[in-house]
Amino acid sequence: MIDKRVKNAKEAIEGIQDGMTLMLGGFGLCGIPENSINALVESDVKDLTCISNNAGVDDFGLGLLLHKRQIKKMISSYVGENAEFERQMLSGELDVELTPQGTLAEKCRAAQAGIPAFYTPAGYGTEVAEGKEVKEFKGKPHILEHAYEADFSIVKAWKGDHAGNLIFKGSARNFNHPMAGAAKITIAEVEELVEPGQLDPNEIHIPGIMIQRIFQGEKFEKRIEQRTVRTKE
Ligand SMILES: CC(=O)CC(=O)O
Repeated sequence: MIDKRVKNAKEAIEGIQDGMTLMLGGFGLCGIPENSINALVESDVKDLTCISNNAGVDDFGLGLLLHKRQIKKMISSYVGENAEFERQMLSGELDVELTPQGTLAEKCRAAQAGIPAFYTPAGYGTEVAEGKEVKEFKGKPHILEHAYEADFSIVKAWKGDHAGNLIFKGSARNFNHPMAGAAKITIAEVEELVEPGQLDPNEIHIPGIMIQRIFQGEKFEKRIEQRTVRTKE
């Protein structure tokens, strides 16, 4: 068995360099790889292209990287809730590629499965389809979408073992599942890291072969506070 443990988030993000493309799991503020994002903020790496369903809020998740201008381009499906994101996009400081949510998920899943491209009806007749090949299936036009090519994928899981096997909890599975194994290197941060053999094989969602680095993250009270504020709004 290969032991994929690294000491902490700082060690997990080693090798992430200026200009790289990252996938980051999560949906809303749920299932965000917060420890790794904090390590990226501290590392000062810049000009990143981030593939993530959304861009966090002003002071949590990817919002922290945006705040320090470390992101050059965001590829997302939903970009509300973040005033700094809006400011950077409207001023032209941030390049944004808006993608239908199902297409975003499938472009990750295709990368994970080694499928280079696929056809989808989503986005046909809109800006999303500009410059893309169109083909009819059952009389309906579809556009050709390509799998993402990312340098690192960073996911968050509930439990994991030293070999990288992962279990997600509830809706925090979200984009973490199709992003695991969809880049050259996948980092998994988990709430609880256990010995190999401790996870029930019937419950594993992502097999260790998809994961190169794993560590147990620290818990942040901030996340709980922010989630509560957002729910009340
Ligand atoms: C609606 C979404 O896609 C994500 C979010 O709630 O931030």
